[in-house]
Amino acid sequence: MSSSALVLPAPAKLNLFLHIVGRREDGYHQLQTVFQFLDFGDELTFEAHDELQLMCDVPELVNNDNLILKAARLLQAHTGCVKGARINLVKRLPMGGGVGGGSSDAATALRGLNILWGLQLDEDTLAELGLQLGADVPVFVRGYAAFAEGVGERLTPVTPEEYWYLVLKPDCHVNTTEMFRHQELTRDTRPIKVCAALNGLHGNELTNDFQPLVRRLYPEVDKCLMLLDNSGNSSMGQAMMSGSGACVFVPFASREQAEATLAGIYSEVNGFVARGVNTSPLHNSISQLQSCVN
Ligand SMILES: C[C@@](CO)(OP(=O)(O)O)[C@H](O)COP(=O)(O)OP(=O)(O)OC[C@H]1O[C@@H](n2ccc(N)nc2=O)[C@H](O)[C@@H]1O
Ligand SMILES: Nc1ncnc2c1ncn2[C@@H]1O[C@H](COP(=O)(O)OP(=O)(O)O)[C@@H](O)[C@H]1O
Repeated sequence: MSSSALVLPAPAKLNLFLHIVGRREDGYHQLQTVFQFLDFGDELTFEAHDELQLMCDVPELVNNDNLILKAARLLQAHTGCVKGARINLVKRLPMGGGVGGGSSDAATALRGLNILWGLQLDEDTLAELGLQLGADVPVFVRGYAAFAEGVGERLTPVTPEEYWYLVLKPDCHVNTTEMFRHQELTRDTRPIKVCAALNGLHGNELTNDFQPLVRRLYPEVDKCLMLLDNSGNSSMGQAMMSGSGACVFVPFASREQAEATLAGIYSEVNGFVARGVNTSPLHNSISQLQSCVN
């Protein structure tokens, strides 16, 4: 890696609740959710290069459908830029885990290449390009915890408690498209206001509308939710699934409490502990870079 390489994080997200409140004519679903970031995720390194090249420690992710390459090609098409880049992805986030790994990688690619290629695109433009790549990309581009509506792109900044989370990774991948298409998915939850969303966080009234379906179809998810419910832990709220699954999470007041709970069930399931943060680690890294330049 050369000294001029740009290294940026691609953090995970959690959906602190997720309601499906309708379906658009094009089949996309209208959601209400609160996104919060984790201080844990993938890492991307960008270096100037003649061609566009992706490297990754997970070989099957090096293909033309990777959202990082799609983001790079979208930027080239939008700006006419003909520069290339060598991009290295360190993959830490579970795939098909509902913690937004692919979307976060795409957002970090948009932000990183905007800097590497000197494009000077503003945040609104990057978020609009991001939405073309996936409904979850805009929140990662904008980088603040948010109450999200529409397909996930209408964002109101919020500041939920920054708890420590124990995140369990059930031994299965859940396909988001299949879950959204499933005929037993409920799509008629009554819309709520942002203040009701914030007041209800970590209580019992706000849930994840994918959860009953996914836990029935995937016994691994059911097992993880039961493990957390029965662990006698000192959590600050109920165990819940993130996004369309499969990861499940539970909030704690301290890292020690989260780690102690993980230690008690570690022989049965994989997981990690990370802090919930209302400003994306990607944004902190970019702000630091900018303060070094100025
Ligand atoms: C469910 C959520 C909640 O945050 O997260 P994940 O479980 O993926 O992490 C997101 O809405 C997922 O967003 P994202 O993963 O970007 O989805 P996309 O690539 O845009 O869409 C994948 C497919 O899901 C369906 N889809 C997606 C978003 C949405 N609001 N309605 C939909 O019906 C569409 O069929 C689409 O073809
Ligand atoms: N950079 C990427 N990282 C992970 N998955 C990616 C990436 N680009 C495309 N994908 C595809 O997206 C699928 C799900 O993406 P991911 O974001 O990990 O899950 P989720 O949307 O459930 O959080 C993967 O199974 C993979 O086929």
